[in-house]
Amino acid sequence: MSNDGIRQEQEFIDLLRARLGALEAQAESAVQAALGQEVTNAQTRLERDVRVAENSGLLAAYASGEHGLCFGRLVFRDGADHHIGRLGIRADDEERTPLVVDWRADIARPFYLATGYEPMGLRRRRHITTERNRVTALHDEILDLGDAERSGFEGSDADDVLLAALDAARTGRMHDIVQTIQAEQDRIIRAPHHGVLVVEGGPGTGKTAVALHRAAYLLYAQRELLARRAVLIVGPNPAFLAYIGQVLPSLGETGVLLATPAELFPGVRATGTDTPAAAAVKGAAAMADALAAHLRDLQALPDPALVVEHDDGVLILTREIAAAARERARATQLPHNLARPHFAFAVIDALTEQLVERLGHDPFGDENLLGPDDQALIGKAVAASAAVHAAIDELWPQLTPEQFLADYLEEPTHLPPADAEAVRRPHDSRPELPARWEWTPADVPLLDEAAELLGEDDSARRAAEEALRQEQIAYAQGVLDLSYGSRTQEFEDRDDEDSEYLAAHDLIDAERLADRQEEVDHRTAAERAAADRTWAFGYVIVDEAQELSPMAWRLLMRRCPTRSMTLVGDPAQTSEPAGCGSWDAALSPHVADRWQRVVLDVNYRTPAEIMDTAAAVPRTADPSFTPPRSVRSTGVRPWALNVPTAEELPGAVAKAVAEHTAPDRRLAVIAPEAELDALAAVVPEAARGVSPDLTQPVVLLAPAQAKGLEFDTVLVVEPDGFGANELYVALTRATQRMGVLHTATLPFGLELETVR
Ligand SMILES: Nc1ncnc2c1ncn2[C@@H]1O[C@H](COP(=O)(O)OP(=O)(O)OP(=O)(O)O)[C@@H](O)[C@H]1O
Repeated sequence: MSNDGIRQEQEFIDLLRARLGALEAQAESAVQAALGQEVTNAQTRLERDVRVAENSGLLAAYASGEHGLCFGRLVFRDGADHHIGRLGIRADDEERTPLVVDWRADIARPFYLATGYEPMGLRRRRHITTERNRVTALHDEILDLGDAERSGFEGSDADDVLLAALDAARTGRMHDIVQTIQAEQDRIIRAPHHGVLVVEGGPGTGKTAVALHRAAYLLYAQRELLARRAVLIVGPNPAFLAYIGQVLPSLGETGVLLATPAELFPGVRATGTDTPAAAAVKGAAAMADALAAHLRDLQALPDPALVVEHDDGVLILTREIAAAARERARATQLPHNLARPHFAFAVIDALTEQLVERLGHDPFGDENLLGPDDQALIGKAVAASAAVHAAIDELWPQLTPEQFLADYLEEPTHLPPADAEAVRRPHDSRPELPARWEWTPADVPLLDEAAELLGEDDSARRAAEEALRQEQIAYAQGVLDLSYGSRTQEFEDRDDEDSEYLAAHDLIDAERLADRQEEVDHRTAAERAAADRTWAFGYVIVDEAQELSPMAWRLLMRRCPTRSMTLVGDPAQTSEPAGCGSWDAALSPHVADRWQRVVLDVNYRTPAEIMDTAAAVPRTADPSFTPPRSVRSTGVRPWALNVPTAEELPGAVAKAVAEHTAPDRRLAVIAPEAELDALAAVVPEAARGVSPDLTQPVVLLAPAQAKGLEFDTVLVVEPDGFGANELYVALTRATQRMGVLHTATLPFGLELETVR
């Protein structure tokens, strides 16, 4: 009977694969046909692009179905019988009968939620385990206790499939969990809440997994909106983004931009580092006020008055003229660069009036001798004067965010003296600055703040676009001339009325050809969003949200005006100096109390033995601290090796790495930054760097890089060099084994079995 069950499911999956193959072929030829289609005008180009985009999206989704095409089956009491898979697939019949139901569809919910107590209409639930679409095991759960029928696949433990997934060797890439989403996780993934949802939970409670599956669910449930506006997922560092990067594509979803907070100002790569004190000051909300106040200082009044040389005599830009112009510009409430023309016009008007009064002065006290035309001419000359513009620049300079912030950091104002000292950067007069300045991650929200204060003057960009278009027309003209020239040479004899050999000139003029040459924007919304600072995302998900500073929250809130967000984090794992102390402090400036918090408290990653040890670290600060409950234990206790001297430490680590590396398993060495070079020298095979290749058997990481990651085995080196929260993170990264190598005494009351 057992073999029959497996064979039947295998036949069904084979049928699905065949259907998927046909759908793939269909989408592929639709892409080919669309690409080959002649584009004659904007309308046909748009149609072609839409067709290409739609079918390419389908192809990406179909590719995701290659594995785990079907992983579940629901048999309802009323006789309905549905297979569940990564994506929905319909038969090629008139009714387009569903063959397999997308895991995100409502009808699939009992797969995750039904219990014997609340069976949700189910008779039985089947987990289908496959390897490359070959059925390897079935697990049946009877939810209708009156049902006497048995398939032979009823396991005694319904958690077998989950435990097998948790025990599996790590690959260095996070995997989706659609086959084993737990009920408490499903409720969050499909939460109907529209505002800010905070998902809190200790290490390994599936926060990241839940956040990613929530993104996939929302992209399914609100496809139209989110395909247009895209979803932004923010994670703490490049290694983490590489680690989670495959989850959504494996679920067929690509309309997502993954970024670290430091990547959210297009055009700036933040490669520098701040001292903890500087990062804390730059991250604090007070920076926003300081920058705004500094900008107001730059809107200066002359003291004494500025003397402006002009062809028709000297102009005096008095404090009064500047004050009135400044008031007029500020009254517009526009950002600085956009208010600047208002300031400039007010100054030009006042100086023109000054000149007109002087030149047209009637010695007999009568009306001014200059007529309106003369006055207009004088006004034009003042407006065109380079000296007048230089004076305006001095009082109301046109600024880029980079220039503004670079100047500010050289001479920080409106901060307490100690804070100003912490963020001050030495003056650097290289001419390529600040474009080449090494910005730090904490500078990025400040650049964004500056961009908001300054406003985007896009006249230069528009002029550049127009220039580019003119270039394209000129280029197209060249192409036409060439083809016309070649026609006269090659086809002279055939140049009769009926010739089939049409040259480009016969069909198209230079401008239309330029349109064709123009790079068509095939980019997805996510790609366009990545290049646009002012993009408003449809949904934002922030992982390790406890690390964000108040200034970073300001930036993120600007990217999501609708405040449709899921934030996941664990305040106990905060390690950034400017990280949020509490959700309330982080969120109330933006959404008051309109946010909801849910808690996950089961640890799916770390075995109980390791978790018991790690919990000692937060407990030193908070004796009542309770870690999340581990879902499994391995019987293997974590260990410590006391190395007698610092010189011997690298050798001891190399030996431990050799001992604990196992085929198809991943091992991480997590050590204080200062130890990394020495360790890399003795473990040369280890991957390391800003974004190390986590798929390698051995990886070497600094504490901050380990955030959010997991490995089969973890070696924590010299824990004395870690901050408390960093150490808690490092100790909770292993799925199987963990060891600590140390020379100093173990900090935070860590108790471990000592090995030799
Ligand atoms: N329902 C599930 N089925 C299978 N695996 C799961 C499930 N939930 C969580 N996991 C696994 O548990 C591990 C930890 O999950 P995840 O990284 O999402 O936790 P986290 O709460 O973000 O952890 P941390 O805060 O420590 O980074 C991952 O390997 C994840 O795939």
